[in-house]
Amino acid sequence: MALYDTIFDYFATQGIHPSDLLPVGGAAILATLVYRAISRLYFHPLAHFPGPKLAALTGFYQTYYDLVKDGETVNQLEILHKRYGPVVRIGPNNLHFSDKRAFDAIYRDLRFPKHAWFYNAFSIPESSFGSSDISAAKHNAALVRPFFSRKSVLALESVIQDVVDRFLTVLTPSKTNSKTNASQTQIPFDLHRAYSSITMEVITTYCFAQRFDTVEYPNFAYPALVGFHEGLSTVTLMRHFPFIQPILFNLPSWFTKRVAPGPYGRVVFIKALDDQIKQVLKDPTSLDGAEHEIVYHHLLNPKAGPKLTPVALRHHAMSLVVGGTETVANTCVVATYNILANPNIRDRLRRELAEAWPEVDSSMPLERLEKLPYLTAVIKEALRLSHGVIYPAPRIATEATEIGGVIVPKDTVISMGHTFVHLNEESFPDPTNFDPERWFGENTKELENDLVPFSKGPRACLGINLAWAELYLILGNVFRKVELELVDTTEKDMEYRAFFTPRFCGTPQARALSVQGTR
Ligand code: HEM
Repeated sequence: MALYDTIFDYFATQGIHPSDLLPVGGAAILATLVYRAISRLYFHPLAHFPGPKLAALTGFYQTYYDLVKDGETVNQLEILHKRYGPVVRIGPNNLHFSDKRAFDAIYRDLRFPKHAWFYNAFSIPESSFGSSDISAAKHNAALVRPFFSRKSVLALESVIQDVVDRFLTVLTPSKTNSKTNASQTQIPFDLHRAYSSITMEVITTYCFAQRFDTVEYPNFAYPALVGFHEGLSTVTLMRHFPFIQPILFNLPSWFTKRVAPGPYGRVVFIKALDDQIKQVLKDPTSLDGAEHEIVYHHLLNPKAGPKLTPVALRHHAMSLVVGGTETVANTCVVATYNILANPNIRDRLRRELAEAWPEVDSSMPLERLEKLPYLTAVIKEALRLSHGVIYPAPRIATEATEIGGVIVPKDTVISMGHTFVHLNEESFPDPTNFDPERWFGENTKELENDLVPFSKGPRACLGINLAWAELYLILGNVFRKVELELVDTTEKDMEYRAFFTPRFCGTPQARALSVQGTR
């Protein structure tokens, strides 16, 4: 205040009113903008890279496609690569690549951290997913990795199978008692919601031994699930306008409850996770009574290093729920749509399952499902066409380096979306066609190298073993035991927008005509 008064007094003694300074201020701002524009266009280390001038001038180019065009970014990137070639400047300091060889160079390199600006919007910086700092990320990942090893997943296979069984029971008319259950009258249900209710319940029972009864929730619309799904676009908004983050997180819960039931459901869900965290911190021996090993056995293991704070534990918990729900569910939706839309694929899959699993009432272990070649090919194809994470995940080139045949200057933000690998015509002819046969050719090993839904390198998916197990158990059980048909669903509904994970443009729906072999 004192400084302001002094300046104000000085101008007053000179006979200058503050409003007289407005043109000068305006001119200074304009000059700065012009200077910045010229330097970005002509003198920036990326000035010689091709791309739209507007993208070179301002990050709002991406904001426009993310927000105003509602997740059209990846489609726009395709257009840009067709126009400008395999390396495009998509922001003042950002390069995007489309040559599949660039993917390994970007994501396998141990030197390149995640871009904090992008990942901070998820508000879980103390988890392995959210950490940008390389050594923090390494430490955080090491804490949870053993819990998602193949051995751990096999040890907890029954946890996944149990959720799948509960889902099948819900689809079985005679076995349900919920008033609003979709299957009682065989009315159509939302495939994405149904599958995400399974995948969320798998994560919460596997990681925390906590049941939220998402699969039993009417119409599979468990509020937190809806909240997380709606939250995908909020994350994008918070990324471009980070000042919104503290405002949204500090809204009183009565207000959220009233105006936004989805986000409120999320708040209630997080509170349940927090309560468990409080409990295990207050009394670590309570872990001894857990139904099975849970993630806090690993996170609170005294040998793992300094004790984690409640906030860090919450970030870990959230990252697992967020990382493991949409991704597996989307893959199941893509698989289900394409299997049902192609009777040849559906019949061949059902034949393979029936031959390997003649007694439908008996259980089928994961390790036997994994040996079924056609089911495996169907899952690979579904992973390829659901992409995992669809938004190009940005990394920072901390040193000048060669990528895709060009030298990328130090500190450039580099990325390459999975669609550019998965829809590459050289690897996958007729790339948008769902064709499990392509996984039986002689070049399968090469093709597997081009299947990158889990990304690659040091920041690749930590939940890959759990994800594969879920996909085998969910799709194996559903297509052995349930006769499904699509309802009012076309390819148009399966188009998607890029909100980190893909978000379908329509609402793919199905109806269960019959269910057998439920317990
Ligand atoms: C089909 C299923 C899945 C797909 C396609 C998938 C894909 C991915 C991808 C692409 C990344 C890297 C993201 C980035 O670079 O920003 C990732 C990271 C991660 N995923 Fe998954 N995911 C799947 C399932 C799961 C499951 C079930 C879990 C639960 C444990 C999980 C937990 C994580 C975690 C914790 C990370 C962060 C790894 C790190 O940076 O340290 N994911 N996932």
